[in-house]
Amino acid sequence: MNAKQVAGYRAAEFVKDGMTIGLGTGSTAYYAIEKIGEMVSGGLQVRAIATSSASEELAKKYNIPLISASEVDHLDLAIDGADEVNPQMELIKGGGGALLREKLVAMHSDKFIVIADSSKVVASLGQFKLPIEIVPFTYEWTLKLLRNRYDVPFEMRKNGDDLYVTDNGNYIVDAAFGVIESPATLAEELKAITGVVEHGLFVGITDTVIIGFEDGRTEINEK
Ligand SMILES: O=C[C@H](O)[C@H](O)[C@H](O)COP(=O)(O)O
Repeated sequence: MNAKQVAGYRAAEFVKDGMTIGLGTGSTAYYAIEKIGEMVSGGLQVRAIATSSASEELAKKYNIPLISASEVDHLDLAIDGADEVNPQMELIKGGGGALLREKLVAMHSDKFIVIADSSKVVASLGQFKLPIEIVPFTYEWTLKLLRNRYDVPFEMRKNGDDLYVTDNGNYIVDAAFGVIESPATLAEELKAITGVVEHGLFVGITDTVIIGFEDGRTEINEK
């Protein structure tokens, strides 16, 4: 079995009739959306907000009713993947560039469930390059500021020959921190830099982590 599918399908079981939910982005969230779509065709009533254009398209394909944030003041549940998850349920997200919308949706959900295969579980965050979303205006100066502040490799994310542009019209810098000793401290520092819109460190947001395995097992950790 596909471990991402195992985790995604298990998370879908948390979705109950009448809920307003957040749909994550990526190859693991794909399976949660697929399963929720099946449940909707079976009669489940939900309304959803997608965290990316890609997930929005997927939700439409599966006839999951989409709403805008102006229609609700919070979500009951959000389900999303991660690039890394540590034992404290802190995450690196944004490998697919959707970190800003993902964080907004997660922050406004009563429950935030992270789904992943076991390859995403790490002792310390930082092997995966940390995505940092920055505004295009004077991005070279923001990049310089980051380079002066942290002695680690920074790389502007590319899409072919062009700079990668997020769903929000911003750029992404990927930072190879190696080991992030204190995700909370780094998260605060990065947010304080003018030009940085958001970063992929999710600290103190996750309620539940569901790890899927190829033999069909899941491991569930709750806050
Ligand atoms: O921007 C992308 C998201 O943060 C994804 O949730 C993350 O990159 C994990 O994606 P995947 O499940 O495809 O590994």
